[in-house]
Amino acid sequence: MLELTSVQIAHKRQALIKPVSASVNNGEIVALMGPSGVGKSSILAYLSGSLSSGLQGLGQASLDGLQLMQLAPEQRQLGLLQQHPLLFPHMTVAENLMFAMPKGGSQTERYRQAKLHLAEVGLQGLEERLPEQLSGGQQARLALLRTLLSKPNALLLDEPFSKLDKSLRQEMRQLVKQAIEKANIPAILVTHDEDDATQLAVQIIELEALG
Ligand SMILES: Nc1ncnc2c1ncn2[C@@H]1O[C@H](COP(=O)(O)OP(=O)(O)OP(=O)(O)O)[C@@H](O)[C@H]1O
Repeated sequence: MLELTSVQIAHKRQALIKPVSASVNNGEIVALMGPSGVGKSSILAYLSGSLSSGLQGLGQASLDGLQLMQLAPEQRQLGLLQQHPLLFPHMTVAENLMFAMPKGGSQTERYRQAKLHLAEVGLQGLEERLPEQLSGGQQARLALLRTLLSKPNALLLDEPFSKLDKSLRQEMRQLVKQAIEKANIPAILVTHDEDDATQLAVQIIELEALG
């Protein structure tokens, strides 16, 4: 379970948004919505430890009982999925996946595993391509798979579908929802899209600016 307690984003010690509290159960998604610039992405950045240096995060967040803010960012085990898929451009599709897979086993066995995972999301046969040789939807599926293979304890989704066309968007929503249920981890989704929120989230939180 991921719990946020009175989380806020501040600039020069001045809080920018009303405090946000939420409990996100395993296998479920809570959506953060609100006007552009209110601080949605900054909340995810605070949770993952990558907040812009001019801003401060306030409040507590715990994941499975562990206080996130007491952990170094790399120890938080959070998976981040963004609008622009984070893939290594110089690595093939298979290499991108193998990089995220647990270490150990022979290279041949790891490659075989990577192929099986790719087939699970309909990317069979694309093992030797570079990310730039994939369509937007294929890149999105690869990025999701890569994030999940790193075995995160929670997922942070920052407008992950906004670059996709309508039918791909629908397909990715289903894939993400199923993946979160299967991995049984909590997820926070930042979106501008009402349909994303209503189709995926068990709760929608509207962020409100202060002042
Ligand atoms: N280094 C900084 N110093 C001061 N203010 C900043 C800094 N970085 C970001 N901000 C401000 O913090 C606010 C929150 O930005 P954030 O990207 O979290 O908003 P958002 O709700 O995700 O917006 P959008 O929906 O447009 O992506 C914005 O008003 C932005 O201008």
